[in-house]
Formats: sequence, C-alpha cells, structure tokens
Amino acid sequence: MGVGKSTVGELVAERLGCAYRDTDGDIVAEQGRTIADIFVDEGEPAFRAIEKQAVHRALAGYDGVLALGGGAILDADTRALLAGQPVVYLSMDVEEAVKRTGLNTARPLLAVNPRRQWRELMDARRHLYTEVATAVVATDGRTPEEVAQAVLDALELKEA
Ligand SMILES: Nc1ncnc2c1ncn2[C@@H]1O[C@H](COP(=O)(O)OP(=O)(O)O)[C@@H](O)[C@H]1O
Ligand SMILES: O=C(O)C1=C[C@@H](OP(=O)(O)O)[C@@H](O)[C@H](O)C1
Ligand SMILES: [Mg+2]
Repeated sequence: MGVGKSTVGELVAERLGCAYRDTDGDIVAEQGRTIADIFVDEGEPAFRAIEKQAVHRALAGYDGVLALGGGAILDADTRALLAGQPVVYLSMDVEEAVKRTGLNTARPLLAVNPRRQWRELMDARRHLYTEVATAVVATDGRTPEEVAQAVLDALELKEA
C-alpha cells in the first residue's frame, strides 16, 4: 500500500503506449463510493469479494498495464490468474511507506497506526508478493519516473 502501483502503473502504460487500468478505480466507478466507504459499510471480506471480481473482469482478454490493490493477492484464485503474466512487485521500506501514506485517510487498513499496521501487513503478505512476482523493483529514493524506467528495464520492455 502506498508504494506507487497506481502512479507508476500509469507512467509505465504511457511509456509503452498501451492501456492502463486500476482495479480500485474500477471498483469505485462500479460501486459509486470510495474504497474507505466500502470497508466501513460492508467490511473487509465484502470488499475482497468485490475486488476479486474486479481483478478477474479486468484481466479477461486484457492487453495493458493493470495496477492492483495491495491486498488483491490474498486471494488464491487471483494469484492463480496472475501466474504466467509479467507481475511486478514494487517494494519500499516502512519509513518510506509512512511518508507516502501517513497523512492520507483513503486506506482504511492503515487508519490507526500506519507504521505498525503497514509492518504487520507486510509480514503477513511479503511471501505472497514474492510468489506472484516475476520481477521486484525497489522504489526507495526513486522518483515515480525512475521507478517506471526500472520496471521497463526489469521486464525488458522498450518505450513505444
Ligand atoms: N517513487 C515515489 N516517490 C515518492 N512518492 C511516491 C512515489 N510513488 C508514489 N508516490 C506517492 O505515494 C502515494 C501513494 O501512491 P499510489 O500510486 O497511490 O500507491 P499504491 O497504488 O501502491 O497504493 C501518492 O501520494 C504518490 O504520489
Ligand atoms: O493492501 C490493501 O489491503 C489495500 C490496498 C489499497 O490499494 P493500494 O495498494 O493501491 O493502496 C486498497 O485496495 C484498499 O485500501 C486495501
Ligand atoms: Mg493504488
């Protein structure tokens, strides 16, 4: 969360001259409410069910860059769907995470103590990010443009 998937995903798509979509954006458009409101109204399990459908719909016949929400890979079917696709895991350390997400209330899972909650989520999820990733790109100390370039390099893709 907050590592730059949405920001960098869009930049990578621009450079490749291909489509871009973000499953959180799709969910907000389809539901007509924010991610935070879905969590408050219906809870995390309901959000995960909506998210799973959104990822499956987004990937069907898709040719472009897709930014996922950070928790999408908690679902085993979603992880299976990602197998065989180029998947980039963007990483950062906890201090960078707090800088990028700390004052923002859009991410309900970081709402109370962002440093502790981010660390706990990463401890629970790191192995899943590693499992689905075909490339890992560190984002600490890099601008979004530099991260986008590192993603293209890691995937051995050239700008359009
Ligand atoms: N490389 C970077 N360096 C500094 N800030 C960044 C970087 N990438 C993204 N950000 C900022 O961090 C915040 C979270 O980015 P976002 O793309 O929404 O992350 P994600 O989709 O992974 O949660 C945004 O305010 C964004 O502008
Ligand atoms: O990691 C998570 O569980 C979540 C990440 C968020 O997306 P970003 O990773 O784009 O912030 C969003 O889907 C929701 O707040 C839950
Ligand atoms: Mg995002």
